Amino acid sequence: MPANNEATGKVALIGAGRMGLALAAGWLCARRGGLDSDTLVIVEPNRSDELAELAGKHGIKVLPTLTKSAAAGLDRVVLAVKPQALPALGEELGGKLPRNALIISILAGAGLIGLGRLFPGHPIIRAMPNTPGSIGKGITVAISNIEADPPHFRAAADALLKVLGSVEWVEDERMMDAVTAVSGSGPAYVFLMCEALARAGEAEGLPAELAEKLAVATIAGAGALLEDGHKRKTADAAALRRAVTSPGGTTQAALDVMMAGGGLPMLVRNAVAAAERQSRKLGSAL
Ligand SMILES: NC(=O)C1=CN([C@@H]2O[C@H](COP(=O)(O)OP(=O)(O)OC[C@H]3O[C@@H](n4cnc5c(N)ncnc54)[C@H](OP(=O)(O)O)[C@@H]3O)[C@@H](O)[C@H]2O)C=CC1
Ligand SMILES: O=C(O)[C@@H]1CCC=N1
Repeated sequence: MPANNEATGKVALIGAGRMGLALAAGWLCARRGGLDSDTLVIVEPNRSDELAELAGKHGIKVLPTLTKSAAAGLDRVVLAVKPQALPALGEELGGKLPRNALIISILAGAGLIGLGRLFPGHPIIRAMPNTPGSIGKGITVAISNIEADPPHFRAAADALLKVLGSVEWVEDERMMDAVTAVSGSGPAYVFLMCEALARAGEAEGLPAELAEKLAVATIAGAGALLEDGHKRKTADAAALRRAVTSPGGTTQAALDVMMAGGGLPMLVRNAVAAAERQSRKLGSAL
């Protein structure tokens, strides 16, 4: 059964860029999301081709700004603009939203207190999804403010966020910057690894097309194996790494390079710390 049926009321998506579009596509999928032209309105000043196609296919209204009439009766409002656009958005939406509308923000850095200043008295959920959500393979971490403590608010947010994949709830907001650095930004680290692996294959004499095919298949296959081992509790990442690494073999030669002087683990540690700091910095500017 669709997770977002009519009983749960109207939803507005504010910002239909990369993440907003992924959410809207999930909600409009009859099997996964169950929203339709009566229950979803999209607010986005820039109509990309993808947005025009999605909205056209489902007859969804796309407005450049949220009008009072579109705001009336809204039950959930999902904010998916860049953090830098939030203050102006707060002014734009101020006073238009129904008093008890649930605000769900996916903005990096934007904390519950700052969001509460922009949307006083509203139940608010801060969530951090990631781009694999566009194919239902994402993970989202979420936390609610006191006003959104009653379980029906979490259930209403869950229904929207689950179209992207699994949802984890935390109680300590300080974790959200680390979550952003690990799983929010994390797909980019893996894609960089894929690019680097393909380029390295080329440098070793492989045709570009084959090198890319090998890198993509290796990362996708390793990811699937890792997920399977994790789900069945048969092998974790370290065990799977050891299974590839024959003593005195080729993998050991490569890993020795990757581990030298702190190596890749230290680089990843520093990179994640930088992302975590940047998330806090984005939040403190709001
Ligand atoms: N991309 C990712 O991997 C992830 C992103 N996030 C968070 O999601 C949010 C969106 O990111 P992303 O989708 O990548 O960004 P995008 O820039 O792709 O999308 C944001 C969209 O919002 C539009 N917009 C700006 N102001 C308004 C407004 N007042 N009303 C309606 N729409 C507006 C933008 O238009 P314009 O271009 O004209 O400004 C743009 O199309 C960010 O806050 C980010 O931190 C969270 C998890 C993962
Ligand atoms: O780079 C960013 O700021 C956003 C948040 C997490 C992923 N993309």
